[in-house]
Formats: sequence, structure tokens, C-alpha cells
Amino acid sequence: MTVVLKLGGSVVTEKDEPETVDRAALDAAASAVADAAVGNDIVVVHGGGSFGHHHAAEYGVSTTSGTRDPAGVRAVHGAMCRLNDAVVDALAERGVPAVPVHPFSAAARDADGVLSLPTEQVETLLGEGFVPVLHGDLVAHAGEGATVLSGDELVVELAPAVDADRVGVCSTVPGVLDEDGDVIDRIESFEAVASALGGSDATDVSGGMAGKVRSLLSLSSEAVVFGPDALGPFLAGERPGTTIDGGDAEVNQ
Ligand SMILES: Nc1ncnc2c1ncn2[C@@H]1O[C@H](COP(=O)(O)OP(=O)(O)OP(=O)(O)O)[C@@H](O)[C@H]1O
Ligand SMILES: C=C(C)CCOP(=O)(O)O
Repeated sequence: MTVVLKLGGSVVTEKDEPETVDRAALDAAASAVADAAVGNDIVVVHGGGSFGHHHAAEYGVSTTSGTRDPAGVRAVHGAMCRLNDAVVDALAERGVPAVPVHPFSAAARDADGVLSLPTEQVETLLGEGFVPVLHGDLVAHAGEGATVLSGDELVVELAPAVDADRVGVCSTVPGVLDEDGDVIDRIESFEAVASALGGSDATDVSGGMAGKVRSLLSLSSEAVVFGPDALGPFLAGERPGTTIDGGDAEVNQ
């Protein structure tokens, strides 16, 4: 049983305070991962929160609009590495064999924005008993300089590469909410829920919940979106929150 888990940046950081870890939330998430029944057969991805999004907004970078300013690249990537250190440390302190993997060093987008992300190192690390910890980052982008690579995009690339049995995306909300604020049980197409989907309450350059749902629909296996309280139950095998089922993913492109 292999699990790909994204910890939202909005969960593990104080999203409105630049470069501030939410210590209690990160510790709770790391403890849940350490206690997971699946053991070490897990790939962790984390988002940007107040580390990546703050700097990305300052330099005007998004997933489609890039920067050629090397200082901007260093600022965003450097901040994400600092958050990655904090996440890896929190996991390591609890006995998880966590190791960092930095997407900026390996991935690229072509002029059409198509992402290529080598995953052999992740597969090999997992097979050797490590827990790879990747993060939203910048990525070299032909014709744009460098653009943002969201953790949700990483999840979509990694899940088939490691043959994930379960994909979980932990955010601050208990699931994807409908227009009345109720958790939507299952999403199979973007159009069916588009009117309820917004960006993020906080600074977010990768599209908030709308970007997340769109990304996860391109996965041909199911993904589950849930809140911090449901992380333990998800890792114990439950399916809390919203299940996003891309089905025939091609149709949703
Ligand atoms: N219909 C909706 N249901 C749930 N959340 C929504 C909806 N529309 C907009 N949102 C916003 O989307 C946010 C979640 O997306 P966001 O990208 O901020 O989360 P994250 O992935 O946890 O963080 P990060 O992008 O930093 O990794 C929620 O906090 C909420 O503000
Ligand atoms: C802003 C940066 C650099 C990473 C974005 O990743 P996300 O928070 O998963 O969308």
C-alpha cells in the first residue's frame, strides 16, 4: 500500500504571516504521518503557504506567468527549501525516515507549459525505505523564465509514478465546499462544481481550491481532499472529505 499525501501550505504555515511555520499544525501532521499504519510507504508533498506564495506574489510569478529575475528565483526557491527543512525535521524528530527532494533541481516545463518531472529518484528512495518529502517550487519554463510548480501538480505526477493506492490532499477546509458551505461528497467534473470554487482566502498564486480541483481531476485515480482533523482517519484508511474522481482523465483536460 503506497500513499501520496500533500500537506497544504495553508495547513503547516500561518498563511498570512510571511515565512511563519504553524508549529502546532505541523507537529500534529508529522505525528499523524509517524503513526500511519502504512508505515514508511508514503511520499509527502507540501505546499507553499506563507513561504512560497508570499515571495511568488512579490515577484509576480504564477504557474503560467514567469520571472527571469534570478533574485526572484532564489527568493521563492530558498523560502520553499526553508519550509521543506522544517517539514523534514518535524517528521525526522518523530522517527520518520524523511529526506528532502527539491523539484526545481530536476523538473522543467516546455513552451506549451507541459511539465516533465523525473520521478526515478522518488521511486528508488521509496523502495530503499526512505520517505521522500517534495514541495511546491519554481520550475524552469521555456519562454517564461521560471514559473510556480504547485504541490498539487506534483501529486498528479507522483501518484502514477509510485503506483499510489491512495492519494490524500490535506488542506484547511474539511473538503471542497458547495455554495451552501457543505462538503461535496464526490466530484467527477469541473463544470458541475465550478460555480462554488474560488481561489484562496490567503495569498495564493496557484489557484486555491479551483486550481486544486482542476489538477486532481487530471489524475486517473481517486484523490481525497480533507481537513487537518481528518489526516489521522485518512491515513487509517478512511475516506473523509471530498473524493475527486477524474475517471477518464483525458475527458477533463
Ligand atoms: N468551494 C471551496 N471549497 C473549499 N475551499 C475553497 C472553496 N473555494 C475557495 N476555497 C479556498 O481554497 C483554500 C484552499 O486552497 P489553498 O490553495 O489555499 O490550500 P492549500 O493547498 O492547503 O495551501 P497551499 O496552496 O499553500 O499549499 C481554502 O482555504 C479556501 O479559502
Ligand atoms: C508558491 C510556491 C512556490 C509553491 C506553490 O505550491 P502550492 O502551495 O502547493 O500551490
